[in-house]
Amino acid sequence: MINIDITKKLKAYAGVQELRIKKDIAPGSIVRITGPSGAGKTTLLKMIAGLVKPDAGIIAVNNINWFDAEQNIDLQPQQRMPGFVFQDYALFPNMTVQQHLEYVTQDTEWINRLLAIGKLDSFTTHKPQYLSGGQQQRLAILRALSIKPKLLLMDEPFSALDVKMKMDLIGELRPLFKELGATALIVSHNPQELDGVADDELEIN
Ligand SMILES: Nc1ncnc2c1ncn2[C@@H]1O[C@H](COP(=O)(O)OP(=O)(O)OP(=O)(O)O)[C@@H](O)[C@H]1O
Repeated sequence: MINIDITKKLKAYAGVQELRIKKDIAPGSIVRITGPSGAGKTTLLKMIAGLVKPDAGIIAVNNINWFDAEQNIDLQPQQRMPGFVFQDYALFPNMTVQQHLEYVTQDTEWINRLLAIGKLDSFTTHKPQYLSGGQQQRLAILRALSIKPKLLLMDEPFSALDVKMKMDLIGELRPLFKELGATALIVSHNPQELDGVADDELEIN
């Protein structure tokens, strides 16, 4: 179970806006996070990952406090280790597809399986610069999965994919999440994108 009860003052266009989030998330669920641009969706994912600090409140994962303002607990990102798909991919310009995954895991069987799922098996020697936007995005997803995370934080992870590629990939990811016992929080701009896939919803206003 993931318990989130936090507040954070955001630097907003019209001054300061307060982001308040209170949500309990069941283990193994797929949660679609929606809300207008600038509402704080990315900031929420970063607060869960330990990359941005909330002003107040608690983030607990399986009864372990990852963040607790009152008790001054704030686990390092390396101690939390979620799989994170950044909105801008955050790939390494000098690493090939294969190296991106080998940097994280030595499990070649797992790497090969991921490459097949992301349809990148014929691009293993390519650096990001020589990949299409959709291929780069799929690499970002595969890299997040390479650590076999129990928690996946995905920021608009399908935005650069065509409809067929997106549907194929979602169809493959769903059973994979189950197999890993992973909980996935997925920010999505497209309201229909995860219909029939998401088990839960978090709307940020
Ligand atoms: N570390 C931070 N501290 C305070 N404010 C922040 C921080 N990071 C971002 N912000 C502000 O929070 C607001 C929300 O940003 P965020 O990227 O979380 O929105 P979003 O909902 O993901 O938007 P989009 O859908 O456009 O990607 C912005 O106004 C931004 O300037």
